[in-house]
Amino acid sequence: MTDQPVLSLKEISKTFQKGTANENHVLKALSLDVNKGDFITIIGGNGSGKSTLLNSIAGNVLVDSGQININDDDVTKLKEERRAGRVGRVFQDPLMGTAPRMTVGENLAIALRRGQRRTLKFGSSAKEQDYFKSLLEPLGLGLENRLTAEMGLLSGGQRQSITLLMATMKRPELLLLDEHTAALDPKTAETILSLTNQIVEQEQLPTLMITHNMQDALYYGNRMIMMNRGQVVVDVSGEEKAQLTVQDVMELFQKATAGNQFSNEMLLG
Ligand SMILES: Nc1ncnc2c1ncn2[C@@H]1O[C@H](COP(=O)(O)OP(=O)(O)OP(=O)(O)O)[C@@H](O)[C@H]1O
Repeated sequence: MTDQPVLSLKEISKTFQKGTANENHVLKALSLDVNKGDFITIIGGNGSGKSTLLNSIAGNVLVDSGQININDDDVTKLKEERRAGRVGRVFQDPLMGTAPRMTVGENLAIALRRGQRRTLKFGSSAKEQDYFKSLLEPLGLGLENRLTAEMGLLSGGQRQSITLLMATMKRPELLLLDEHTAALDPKTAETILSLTNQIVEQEQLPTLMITHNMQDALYYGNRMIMMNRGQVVVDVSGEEKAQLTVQDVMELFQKATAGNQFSNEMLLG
C-alpha cells in the first residue's frame, strides 16, 4: 500500500480576468500528487503558471475548479490565513514574509508563535533568545549576535536565511519556495540553497521549489516537473532525474512544447 500524498491537486484550473479582453487561463486542469519525501523542483517559461500554482496551494489565489487536498483535508476553498500554519513559504524578495522594522529576534518570535494566540511580548524570554541563537549559529553568518538588529538592515542573504528558518520553524506540512534565491548573488544563492537542502532533509519536508536555474533544478530534489501553459508537461524523478543533463532538459522541453522555436529562451526565463 502506498502512502497517501501530502498534497493532491486534482484538475485545478484558474482564469484571471475572466470575461474581459485580458482573460488569461493560467492553470488548465492541472493534476499533481506530492508524496512524503518529495523535493520537487519546478521549471518552465515565463508566464507558464509556476507562481500561480504555488499561490493556489498556499491559498492566496483560489482556484475556479478542481480540488486541493493537504493530507486528509480538502483545503480548496480555504483562504490563505487558514492554510498558513500548514504551508511554509519563501519568496524571491527577501523582505516578504518578515517585518523589516522589527528585529531579528522579534521576527523569529512571530514565527515561533504562528498558530497561537497573539501576544505582544515578542522575543522577550531569555530561553527564547537562547533557542534563536542555537538556530542561527549553525548558519555561520554571525546572526546569533544580531538578534536585536532590525531585519531590514541585514543583507539579502542574511534575511533570506532567516526567512527560511521562519518558514520551517514550526515544521509545516509543505514548503513552497518561489525563486527564493533569484535576487541573491551567485555565492550567497549557493549558500542559501545548501541551507535549504539541509533543512528539507533534516526535517523531511515535502518541498516545491521554483527555479530558473537548470543546474539547480537538476542538482536539488528527487523530482522535477516542467510547466508549460498551465500544465505539467514533464515529471521525472529518481534515477531518471539524476541522469538528466541540461541539454536533456532542453530537449524534453522542446518535445513537450512541439518544437516552439522560442522554447529555450522561454524555459530559461
Ligand atoms: N493575480 C493575478 N491577476 C491577474 N493575472 C495574474 C495574476 N497572477 C498571475 N497572473 C498572470 O498569470 C500568468 C502566469 O503568471 P505566473 O506568475 O504564474 O507565471 P510564472 O510561470 O511564475 O512566470 P515567471 O517565471 O515569469 O515568474 C501571467 O500572465 C500573469 O500575468
